[in-house]
Amino acid sequence: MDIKILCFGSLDKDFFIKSFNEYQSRIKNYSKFEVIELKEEFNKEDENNKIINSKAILEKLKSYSEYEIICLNVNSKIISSEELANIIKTNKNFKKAKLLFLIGPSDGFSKELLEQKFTKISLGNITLPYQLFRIILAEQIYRSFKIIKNEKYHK
Ligand SMILES: C[S@@+](CC[C@H](N)C(=O)[O-])C[C@H]1O[C@@H](n2cnc3c(N)ncnc32)[C@H](O)[C@@H]1O
Repeated sequence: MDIKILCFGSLDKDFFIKSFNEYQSRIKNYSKFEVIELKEEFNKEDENNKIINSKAILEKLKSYSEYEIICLNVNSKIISSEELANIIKTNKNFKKAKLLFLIGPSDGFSKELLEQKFTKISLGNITLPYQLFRIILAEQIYRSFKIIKNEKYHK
């Protein structure tokens, strides 16, 4: 498989970097894995930020048209770890599968982006800061592979 995370900014704390690297190296036992970082634009108004940053996402996604896009959005359907594993497992060709997970900027996504035909999921009814969320998503992707392979890890 080929899994990418498209997100904003870079991890700037040593403990975030170490945690992410740990899950990244574990995921690489199961799949190609890459993080693509966009530069977040900040303006005065949240609504403008959503529009500008979401446009940057949509522009970037033009280079990844063969990927199934999974948009992580707090207010979308909350899914379990097993359901995430199922999304990964049933992704079109599985071994040749290409999946791109999208983490939004600080102000979230624009209406235009949320209207795209992406799979939209939430990992819970709490809003996590995007650096921390990147680590949690990586852990859940790793957990998904353990569930798919029926390997000991998840409880
Ligand atoms: C700081 S949050 C954005 C908060 C913004 N107010 C919103 O409502 O989307 C940054 C990004 O982290 C991701 N995120 C944070 N918590 C999440 C959760 N519980 N489920 C899914 N995605 C989450 C989303 O991709 C979100 O766009």
